[in-house]
Amino acid sequence: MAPEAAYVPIIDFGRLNEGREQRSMVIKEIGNACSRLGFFQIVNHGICQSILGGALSTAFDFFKLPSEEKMKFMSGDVHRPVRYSTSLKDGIDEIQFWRVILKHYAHPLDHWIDFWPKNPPNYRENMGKYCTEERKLALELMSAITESLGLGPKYLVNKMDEGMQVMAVNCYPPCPQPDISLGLPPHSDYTCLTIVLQSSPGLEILDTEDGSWKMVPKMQSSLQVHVGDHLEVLSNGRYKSVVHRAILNRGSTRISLASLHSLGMDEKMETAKELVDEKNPKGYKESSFRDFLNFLSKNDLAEGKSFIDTLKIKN
Ligand SMILES: O=C(O)CCC(=O)C(=O)O
Ligand SMILES: [Fe+2]
Repeated sequence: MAPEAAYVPIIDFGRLNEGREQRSMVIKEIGNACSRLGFFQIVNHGICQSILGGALSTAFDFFKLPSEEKMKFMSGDVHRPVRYSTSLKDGIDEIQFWRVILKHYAHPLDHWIDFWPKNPPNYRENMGKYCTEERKLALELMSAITESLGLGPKYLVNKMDEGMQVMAVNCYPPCPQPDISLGLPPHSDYTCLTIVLQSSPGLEILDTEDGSWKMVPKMQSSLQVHVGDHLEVLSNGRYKSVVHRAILNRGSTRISLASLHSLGMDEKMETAKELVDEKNPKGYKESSFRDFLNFLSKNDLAEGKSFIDTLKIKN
């Protein structure tokens, strides 16, 4: 049975720059979405269709390459800045995971782009343009989000300027047994925020109100924004990182491009002291992107291990 569609707030991002009144309405909408669901879609985000389409099509072309070409990037080391891996393997409880992934660092672009695949020949150009646009958008979104928390639009600007961007290029091939398999196990992202572009539906989010999985509906040219663990930490739990998973289908390959944005590798994300008081004691330990990578190298997300759980302080 097809899962129920999620009610997902749709934010018209263009309104952020249409004067003070519009901006404050959008900031409020973003804040509500972050606290209710940890997830929203944005339209009118300013990234043109040719850049979105170019990034998706070069990603499809990459995964169609002969395997020896892709294997050049194969690594199980989560600390590598460019990494190809497959999880076409058995998981727990008979569930199989079915995903191929290319992950690479993307900011600063001129530092990392020479490490990216040279094939397909337009990969660097198309993905480079896309990553640059995604990063601009992520910085604007973070400003809006810190504003929505009452911390002001500049609260994290300097640290985000020095921050990391990782591009996860996910490929889910057609799966013969989609009912007993998953593309990606339930998880939340370690990031401040993640922006995702998908070629077709397949992303589900956990509705914490009733514990059910809901399908994110497809909207033309929209992008999905996930609140990540580090934003939950910053906000002292006012905003919750969204638990999500990717499901599969029998018929066609699905691609998703997840642009993961965080502070610098060793910069610790801390709870904003402005959001801590007697009624709301500090609920989280500080941590960095490197702390997450160290966690990931020792724990399997497919076994339900969760980074954010290791950060929670029991008050
Ligand atoms: O494929 C998707 O829609 C989700 C991808 C994702 O959650 C991730 O890369 O962290
Ligand atoms: Fe994710």
